Amino acid sequence: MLKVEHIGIAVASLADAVPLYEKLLNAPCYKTETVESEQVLTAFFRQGDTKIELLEATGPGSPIARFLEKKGAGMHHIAFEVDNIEAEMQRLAAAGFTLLQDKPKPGADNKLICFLHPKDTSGVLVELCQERR
Ligand SMILES: CC[C@@H](C(=O)O)C(=O)SCCNC(=O)CCNC(=O)[C@H](O)C(C)(C)COP(=O)(O)OP(=O)(O)OC[C@H]1O[C@@H](n2cnc3c(N)ncnc32)[C@H](O)[C@@H]1OP(=O)(O)O
Ligand SMILES: [Co+2]
Repeated sequence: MLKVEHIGIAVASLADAVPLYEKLLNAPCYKTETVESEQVLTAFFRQGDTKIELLEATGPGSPIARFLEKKGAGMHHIAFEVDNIEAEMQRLAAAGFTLLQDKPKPGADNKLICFLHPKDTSGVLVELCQERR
């Protein structure tokens, strides 16, 4: 793992959360992007060497909609940048972690991503991400 690439935060409304985080961080949102496969609309902020990713659900089948229903708004996942996502997936599977995908899939901000089940990671949803080359 190279670094914490981003922290994902589930929000009910980006229209409310973006101005709030702009005020909190004293920095502008530099990008919004919809990721259809996850049914999410994201908004990104740079924070030093890492990023904050706000996530709003765009449909009832979104993992964010389910999370908001069960737990309410708040920290949703931590994403680690890796150099070789397939090698890291193999290493983690061999170490006994449950991968939520067989293959990396496209994420936001030009990344390939894969999630680990929170039951194996002390209740924290972990995302691996690698820059798409
Ligand atoms: C924008 C794209 C991308 C990026 O590029 O950065 C993203 O970040 S997308 C983010 C949204 N996508 C995902 O979260 C995909 C991965 N998540 C999943 O596959 C599912 O959400 C899940 C983690 C497998 C849970 O789904 P499911 O089993 O259907 O939901 P339950 O509500 O029944 O939860 C089971 C169990 O897991 C706990 N849980 C769920 N979400 C989280 C979470 N974010 N953090 C910690 N724990 C979580 C949930 O509380 C249940 O626990 P128990 O109640 O103890 O059984
Ligand atoms: Co993420």
